[in-house]
Amino acid sequence: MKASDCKSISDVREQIDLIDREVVHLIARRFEFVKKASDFKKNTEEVKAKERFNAMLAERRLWATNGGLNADVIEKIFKDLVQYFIKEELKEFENKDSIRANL
Ligand SMILES: C=C(O[C@@H]1C=C(C(=O)O)C=C[C@H]1O)C(=O)O
Repeated sequence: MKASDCKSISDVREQIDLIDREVVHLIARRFEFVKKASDFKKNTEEVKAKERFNAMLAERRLWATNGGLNADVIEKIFKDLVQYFIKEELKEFENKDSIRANL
């Protein structure tokens, strides 16, 4: 449904809820890839991948601007999200590391 097809506020909210549910589902799917990334890393610096982190934020700023969104706001969302994921990836990496150490 397009925004212009909405006939009431409940139509609007129904679509917003659907979209947000998809967004959360996509974030959960993204999380699976982030955890997998730890398989290809040798140390915690590689897990944090500062260069990739900065390059990603710059790219998402461009995507935001191209989509008519505020680049600072979108960057902040991704910064918070990726910082959360880095913590989770570090946990994943350390778990695998301790399994490797006990082999
Ligand atoms: C997934 C990676 O590891 C970390 C998490 C990232 C993310 O959530 O997109 C990006 C870079 C790293 O900070 C990666 O190196 O690609």
